[in-house]
Amino acid sequence: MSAEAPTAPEISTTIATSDELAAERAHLVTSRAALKAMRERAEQLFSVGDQVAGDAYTAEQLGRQMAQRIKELSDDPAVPLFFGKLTMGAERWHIGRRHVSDAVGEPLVLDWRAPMSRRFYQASVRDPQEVAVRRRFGWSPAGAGGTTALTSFEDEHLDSGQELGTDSAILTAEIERPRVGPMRDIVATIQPEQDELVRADLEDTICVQGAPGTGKTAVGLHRAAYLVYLHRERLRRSGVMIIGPNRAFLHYISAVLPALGELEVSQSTVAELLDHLPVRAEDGVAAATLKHDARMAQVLHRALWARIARPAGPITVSDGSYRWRVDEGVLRRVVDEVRREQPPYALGRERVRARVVGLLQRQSEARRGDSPPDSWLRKMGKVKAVADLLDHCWPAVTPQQLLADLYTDAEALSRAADGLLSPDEQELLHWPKPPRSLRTAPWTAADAVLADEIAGLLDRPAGFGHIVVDEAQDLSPMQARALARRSGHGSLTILGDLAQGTTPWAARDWRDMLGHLGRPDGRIVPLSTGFRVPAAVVALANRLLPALDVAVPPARSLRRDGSLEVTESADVVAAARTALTREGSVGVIAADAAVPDVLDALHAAGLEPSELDGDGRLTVVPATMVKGLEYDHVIVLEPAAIVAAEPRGLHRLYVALTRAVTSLIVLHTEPLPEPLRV
Ligand SMILES: Nc1ncnc2c1ncn2[C@@H]1O[C@H](COP(=O)(O)OP(=O)(O)OP(=O)(O)O)[C@@H](O)[C@H]1O
Repeated sequence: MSAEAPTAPEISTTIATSDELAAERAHLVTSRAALKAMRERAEQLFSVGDQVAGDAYTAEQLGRQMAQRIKELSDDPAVPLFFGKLTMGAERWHIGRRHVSDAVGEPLVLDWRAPMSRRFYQASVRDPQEVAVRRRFGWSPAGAGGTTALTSFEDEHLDSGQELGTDSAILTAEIERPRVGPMRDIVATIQPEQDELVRADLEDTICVQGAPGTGKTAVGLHRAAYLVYLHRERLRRSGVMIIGPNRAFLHYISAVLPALGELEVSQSTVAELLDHLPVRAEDGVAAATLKHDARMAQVLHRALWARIARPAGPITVSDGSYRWRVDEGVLRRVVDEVRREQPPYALGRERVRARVVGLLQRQSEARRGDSPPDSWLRKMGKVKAVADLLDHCWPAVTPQQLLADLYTDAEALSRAADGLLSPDEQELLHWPKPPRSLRTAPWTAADAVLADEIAGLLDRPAGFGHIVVDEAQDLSPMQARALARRSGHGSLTILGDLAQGTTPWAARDWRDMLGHLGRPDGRIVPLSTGFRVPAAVVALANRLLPALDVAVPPARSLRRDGSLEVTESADVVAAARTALTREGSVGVIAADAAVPDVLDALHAAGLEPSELDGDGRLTVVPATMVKGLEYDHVIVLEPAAIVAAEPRGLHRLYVALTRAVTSLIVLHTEPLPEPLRV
């Protein structure tokens, strides 16, 4: 974190005396030396470990863990080693991003996730938790050499009734600092309501509803880091997954967890996770909406289980000079029994095979008087009579095959969809002509979600210990089910804002979404303090809320400093040029179709705009890609065009208007959308 030297807050705080500041700097020097020593010890162990590890696997595991440990112990001079301090009676605890201890194991810096550190975030005058003084440190922004210096501190004497809360100058400086580059961690200034969520138990599924900029993404990422710290071994095995809306967003947040020392958390979009087929076509809105509807889960379940048929006759199997026979009635009982057990479909097929082989085995044992070897059992499982039986009564099927059959065979679809989908809806699913091959079929993105549902009926997918889902309001019921399947016995952190839902299937109610995510009792928690969007800009965006048809609590912005300008002009070049004279990043948000022209105009003016994912100061962002991102200065072009571009265009505009950290300029030549007119 870098923060400017704090200005004096209204509530009196201890003025940093030069002696005290010198003592804190000395502690920093000691801590840095101790961290270096820890790293050297780890490196030494690493080289010794090379020689003592037993087998190759253990050596590799050990090597990986040690290399990871050394990385965790690296000291980035651009990142403050500690940001806070607690005085509790005679004890002093510095709080930082990682644990540092001296040669005899005495802690010099506590990891922000350690139980003791919780008091740094939670102690208050009303509930001081034995904390007499909470100190926050101010650091200079990392300069040219990438080094940050300890410049100041700010104390709250909780023991004499002083509490700054969100009036902390250091918090204010952190919130107001210019944003360039990827998202940064907020460990130094996590607020009590956020901390409650970050430290929720691993077993807890929580769903955070928060207006734009209330720190949902930040909370989700810090919760992941917290859980990995507390349950390292367990979560290393099962894994933690962060799901975001698109690659640009994942790129934007990608630096946060590594900065917190966590390198092993995976990130993915839903589409990347459900990569079952080559997407070659696009559905119309009606077909896509239908495919994302929860009813499809029932249709697919029926279609799959309708493949199971009753055995139509006995089987006989030649085995050397013997012939074994299993009657039709017995076979029927086997199939019925397995069916009643409701295993995953593919497992059911293997169960039927194993039971039929078991019946053959019993006959062989009765005749031969001893148990056949395993190789005999394997052979019997594959003999033609058994294979034919399985292919008839429990046929193997792939997700693609089942879907293609439903899309081409109107009768099969009508049986599976009976009472669930209307004839018109069934027609929406129908392929007019059968594809030449499954590989070249006109698969759509929604088909990948359906294929995943089928894959989940065939076999249980491997799950994660914890999943963080950002922008969850945009998930369809079918996508939510895909995540539910992958969270197995684990838990979820669900982050979103119903007002920012832009997909045709966007959630209108969190309880419904929790149901689809398999956690109907998950805790729904609001976050209401906005850290990004200046109050004047929030006020403008809030005018859209009544038209968005969702019940969400309004946000309270912490930022009084920003500016808002609504101008009748199309001169994006002039607006961008002015914005670039100020400090921080500039984002130009336009309807997707207008982006090429905007880029051309800015290029022609020599302003060197970058497209999304670029690292320049000026970025042109299509409106459909801006979710979750933020820029110091935002220029929103032609709101009416953004609204007109899609059915939930007003929601999209709400997202676009809430990306600004410092200033928002709205440029328009067409009339503004009705709710924005004065
Ligand atoms: N406690 C905090 N201290 C300092 N900055 C914070 C704090 N909480 C959030 N922020 C900052 O506020 C900005 C918005 O946070 P974040 O992106 O997590 O919000 P969000 O609720 O996910 O927003 P959106 O709904 O628009 O995606 C970020 O720059 C983040 O670093």
